[in-house]
Amino acid sequence: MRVIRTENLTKAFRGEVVVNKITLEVAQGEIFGFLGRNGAGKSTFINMLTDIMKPTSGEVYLFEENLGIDANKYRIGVLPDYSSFYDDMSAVQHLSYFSRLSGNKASRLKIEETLETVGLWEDRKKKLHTYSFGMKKKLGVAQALIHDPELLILDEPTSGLDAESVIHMQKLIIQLHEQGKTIFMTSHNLDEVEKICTQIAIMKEGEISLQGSLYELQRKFSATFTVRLKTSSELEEVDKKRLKSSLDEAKLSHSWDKNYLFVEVSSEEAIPSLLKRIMMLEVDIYEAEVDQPSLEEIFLEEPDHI
Ligand SMILES: Nc1ncnc2c1ncn2[C@@H]1O[C@H](COP(=O)(O)OP(=O)(O)OP(=O)(O)O)[C@@H](O)[C@H]1O
Repeated sequence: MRVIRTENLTKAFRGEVVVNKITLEVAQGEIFGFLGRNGAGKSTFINMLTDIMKPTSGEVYLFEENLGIDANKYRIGVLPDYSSFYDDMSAVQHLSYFSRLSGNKASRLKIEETLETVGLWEDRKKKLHTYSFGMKKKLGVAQALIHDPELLILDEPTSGLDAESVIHMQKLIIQLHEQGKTIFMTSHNLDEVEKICTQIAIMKEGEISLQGSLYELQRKFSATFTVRLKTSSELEEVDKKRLKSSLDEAKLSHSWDKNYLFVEVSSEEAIPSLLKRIMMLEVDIYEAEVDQPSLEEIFLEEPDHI
């Protein structure tokens, strides 16, 4: 099932288009990472998914129907880019108030469990005016989770958190995914998206410039695989020559850096035969690794040429 689908979703502010005809699908069970530079239009896109903003044109389908978020409010949990809280309430009081207001009052046990899940157990009774930005972010995630929704829409769930809390939040997202939830999240953290997201979309100037799994993005970005092989630091010249003539015979371009041999192959399927070819020469190989472009390299390159 497609839990989110947009069709030509567009938003313009005073005639300036910031989200331009985005057609996108998020399948159930994905951790979908939405990447983009500041001002690319990510929050505006999320705000249209969650009915905070009305699209200029286009459609949003949630769970295959275009009935809006209210019709699905217990199936979806949202962490917006900006949450506001009552300063005089504690986290427990806030979640109790919020859940009552949304018509599905959570039990005290559920509230405390949720606060423990996001790492706010010890601070659960403190007034929110004493909370840091990062603690408020965790409370926003707790609010998104309180009804145990199937789909989580999280705008920058880890920005503003300290390093330990970032790791905790990433583990939590993976854990929620393992429990069967679908997650749609924006992030500035490329390592995070590379590590945890099963699908990635890169937004650029209001449009999706690239989309797929990390593997698919890597393949679109780089047409070849580079296999890096570590040989003995005392490899004889004669062995280097034998390697060269064997690789030349197979028309495989290669280069050396000290005792590392780099060989370019056109597909993953070509890697086993390359390794067999080298083994036949009886040259000792200490390490073999396939160099993949990182998401950072893919993101920083202008994706227009892809
Ligand atoms: N209410 C608004 N009125 C006018 N312009 C707006 C409004 N909201 C957003 N914009 C503009 O739309 C563009 C996209 O903003 P948006 O917040 O969606 O980007 P973003 O990708 O989420 O950025 P960031 O990563 O910095 O949060 C920006 O140029 C922003 O100034």
